[in-house]
Amino acid sequence: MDKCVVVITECEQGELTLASLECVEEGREIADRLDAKVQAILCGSALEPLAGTLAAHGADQVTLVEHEALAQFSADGWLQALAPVLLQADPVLLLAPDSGPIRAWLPRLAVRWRLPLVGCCMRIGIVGDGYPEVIRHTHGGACQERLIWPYATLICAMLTPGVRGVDAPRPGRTAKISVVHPALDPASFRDRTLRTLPADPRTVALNEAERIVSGGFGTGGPDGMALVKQLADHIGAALGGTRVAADRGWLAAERFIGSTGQIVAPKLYMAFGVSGAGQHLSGITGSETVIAINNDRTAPMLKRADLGIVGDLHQILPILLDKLQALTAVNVENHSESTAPTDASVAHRTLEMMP
Ligand SMILES: Cc1cc2nc3c(=O)[nH]c(=O)nc-3n(C[C@H](O)[C@H](O)[C@H](O)COP(=O)(O)OP(=O)(O)OC[C@H]3O[C@@H](n4cnc5c(N)ncnc54)[C@H](O)[C@@H]3O)c2cc1C
Repeated sequence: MDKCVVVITECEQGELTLASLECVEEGREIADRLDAKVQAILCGSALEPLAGTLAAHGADQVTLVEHEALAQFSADGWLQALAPVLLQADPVLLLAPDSGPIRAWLPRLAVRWRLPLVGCCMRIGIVGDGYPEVIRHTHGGACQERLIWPYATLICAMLTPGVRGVDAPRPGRTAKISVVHPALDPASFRDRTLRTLPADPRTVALNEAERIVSGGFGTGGPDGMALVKQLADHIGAALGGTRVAADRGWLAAERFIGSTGQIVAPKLYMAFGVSGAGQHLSGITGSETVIAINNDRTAPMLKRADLGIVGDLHQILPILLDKLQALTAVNVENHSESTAPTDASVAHRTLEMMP
């Protein structure tokens, strides 16, 4: 039987998560070095349309584990459904996104099978005769540790989302697709997902935020940071910042971004008074569109930005907030109550209208 790297993937609202695609691509690289195949496993219901995407990102084989009881996440359900599939796959390495749902069931399987399990992984390498080497940050990011288990036949590694990024898919790539219908006993699931609430941008984990507005030392203190937060609230974005801002207490410690903080990959990243030090920039590499506001035209943050504005944020932010408020008011007036859009959608549109 061919050696295989198994990648557990996840979907949300009918779409594969970016973290899953990152894992498939990481698995592809490792498999190439081990002369192995990549088997992507996806659990849920009505999954067939997603198989092509997994192939396009590097899977050789896609196993869809389907059951109507798996339409909503249940740690017990995932464990019951996936354990036999994994046993049969007999992988040399098991990769999965370091996500909440995976953390709810994979550690239980690792304990049951006495497997090494490691979270917060940045990269996986191969050393010696083909041992997987896990690289991850420790001591608040000041150090890196490299972990090898020379006597383990299999290790489970959970990759931090947003670190690797996702390459363009290769549309012509195909994979062998198989569908497994496990015999499950839903009555025995001790946990069930009743409903999924939309993420609140004020509290969402930064690595899952679609929009982030960040403040740095240039905000000048809590008052400046409060203005940045006002903008974040207005456009439905999460508040982030630099380590310097967090160290000074202007921002919660878990909200600073960078190599020693959060690694983020939003669609929109706005930076106010952030110089763009290497340690900060390495936390935003996966961001799609970056807008930077800085009064120093030589700031590295402006070089990284798709749109750079040279100026004083204390002048620019109030004008921006006024304009957004005025546009929101116009939009609200123009729409009847029944068709009134949410604050977030208004903000989204107004943002698109910005030059
Ligand atoms: C081991 C180690 C790990 C680190 N890890 C991280 C990390 O994970 N994340 C991180 O962020 N940092 C990290 N740092 C710190 C990092 O090196 C920088 O010092 C930090 O990112 C700088 O923060 P800043 O941009 O807020 O401040 P500054 O570098 O002081 O920059 C402030 C910027 O604001 C601009 N500015 C000032 N006034 C205004 C104004 N009125 N309007 C517009 N712009 C203005 C200035 O021109 C300047 O560019 C780490 C450092 C070390 C040594």
